[in-house]
Amino acid sequence: MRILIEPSAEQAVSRTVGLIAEQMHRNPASVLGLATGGTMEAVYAGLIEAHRAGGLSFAGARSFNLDEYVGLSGAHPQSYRHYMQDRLFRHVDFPRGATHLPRGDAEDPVAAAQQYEARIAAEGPIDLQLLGLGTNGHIGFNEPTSSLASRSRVTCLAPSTLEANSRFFGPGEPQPGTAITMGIGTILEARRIVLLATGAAKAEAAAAMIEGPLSAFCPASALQMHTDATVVLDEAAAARLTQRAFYLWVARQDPDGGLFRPRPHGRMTPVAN
Ligand SMILES: O=P(O)(O)OC[C@H]1O[C@](O)(CO)[C@@H](O)[C@@H]1O
Repeated sequence: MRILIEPSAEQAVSRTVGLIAEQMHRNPASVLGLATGGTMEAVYAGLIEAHRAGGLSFAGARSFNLDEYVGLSGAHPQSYRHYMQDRLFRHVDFPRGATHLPRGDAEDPVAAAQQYEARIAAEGPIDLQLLGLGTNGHIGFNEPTSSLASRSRVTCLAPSTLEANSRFFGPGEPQPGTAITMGIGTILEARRIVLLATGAAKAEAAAAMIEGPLSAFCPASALQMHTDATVVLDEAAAARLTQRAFYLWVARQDPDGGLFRPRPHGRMTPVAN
């Protein structure tokens, strides 16, 4: 796990945009795994800016989003399809039909989740999976106690997630309590993972993900098992890391490249892969 701590949220976002742009330059036919949520809005604004400046194209790319609310069609303003159209897809040049999200309005959501998993298996692997972090440690809508080997499926949202996301719904507007999400096992099959978390509200979850035990109580801790996972944090989100100074030192030695995995007692060992 490579830990990159940036001084501000803006710099953490820029670093994340840079990692995605670098992936697209390296492989213009990349399969991208995309995320939603408040944190990602600035990332997508950065990608749009880079696209408009002429340095970034998605014309050869495909994408799979992490999740979608059950019961919402893509036209619903709170659906993640609508979010993605609005914040990214309609501003850049993905080919028609190349962007995928689970079908939230499917008659049979269980079957829709299985079909989504099969489609990822057929068109994948995902080259770069972008992730946000829930305040309770969730990734996608894999809430605490999700199996670390889980596949795409229907899940129930945790009360803390419903509370955190209620800000996106108007007064009296019904908020779905279930979603289709890629599983943790599905996410771990991506070739490369980039997780972005900013702000003090994410500090506890970030520390549990990076330094805590591998545990279904913190779904993001599963990233400890991935051989190419980069975690980008701002100072506020990094505030609870006991080895914060050491991660900064390691990043200074190797600002662009190698993979390092935190070990107990503050040692870092290059990962051979
Ligand atoms: O960026 P936010 O809004 O804090 O959300 C963090 C995570 O929570 C979700 O919004 C789901 O609740 C994810 O889509 C996102 O990755």
